[in-house]
Amino acid sequence: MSRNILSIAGTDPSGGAGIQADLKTFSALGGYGMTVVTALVAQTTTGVSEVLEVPPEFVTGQLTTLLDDVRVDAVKIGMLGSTGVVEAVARAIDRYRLPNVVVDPVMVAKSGDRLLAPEAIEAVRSELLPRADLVTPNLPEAAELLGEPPATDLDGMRAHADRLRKLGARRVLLKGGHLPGPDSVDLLVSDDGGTTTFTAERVPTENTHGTGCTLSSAIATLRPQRPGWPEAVRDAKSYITEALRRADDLDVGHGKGPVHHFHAWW
Ligand SMILES: Nc1ncnc2c1ncn2[C@@H]1O[C@H](COP(=O)(O)OP(=O)(O)OP(=O)(O)O)[C@@H](O)[C@H]1O
Ligand SMILES: Cc1ncc(COP(=O)(O)O)c(N)n1
Repeated sequence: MSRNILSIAGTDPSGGAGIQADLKTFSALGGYGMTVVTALVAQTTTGVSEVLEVPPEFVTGQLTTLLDDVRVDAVKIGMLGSTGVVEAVARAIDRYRLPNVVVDPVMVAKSGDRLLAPEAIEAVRSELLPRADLVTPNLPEAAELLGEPPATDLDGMRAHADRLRKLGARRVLLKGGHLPGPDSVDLLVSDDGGTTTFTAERVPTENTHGTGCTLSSAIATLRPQRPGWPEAVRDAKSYITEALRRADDLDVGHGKGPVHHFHAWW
């Protein structure tokens, strides 16, 4: 049986992040990919120049049109942009009882440009986290959601992940890509409070555009194909690490380029 995976996110014309990265990841890992667009973003490897938000009513229109027809096996939620869109997505999760909801709480692009209005952080905290089967913040995003300074080591990451679970997220994968060191370590706190770390050697590349989008999409795609969340995270981590290792094979733009989503194919 095919697995239908839905991305609810913004766009990236350069193809390395957002909806485009999500579709590539779904496809590379054996999912049938579908999309609901929340924002049109004029961006490339060097940064964001303009954002055109999709009105919340039209996000709802896309969701109901799709979900009245198609069974969804997992959902990846990325850039939402505004409070209204966060609320529209939360309503759809409830109405359609969407399974395997992975929330990547995208706030700021690697280039430093904001992708979520500051006043929408409260809606992500109160409307989205309690509906997430897994939330995948990086260190600054976890800090924003908690109103605390970013974690600086593994103990701090564990404390932040625990607190995010207390805000209602069923599971938390706190990504350590922003910490220095020879390894890039992510920490999963499961629904029973147990923790697992996932460690990969840090890849010496500048081409890291869309790593967060790719990891969360890989987890969503693999979850229905694996016995549990830790197995899905483990294999998604291997996928993003190999995509980073092969990123320099691509030749896309003048800034932080994309990772190689199809490293297993070409
Ligand atoms: N240079 C690297 N080498 C190996 N793994 C990395 C590297 N950079 C990031 N990762 C891994 O990539 C995944 C995404 O982590 P990161 O912390 O970069 O997320 P992010 O900041 O949300 O990404 P994005 O900037 O796309 O939003 C994590 O599994 C992280 O450990
Ligand atoms: C539409 C969209 N969603 C998410 C990101 C974050 O990815 P990155 O921080 O790697 O640029 C992005 N740049 N664009």
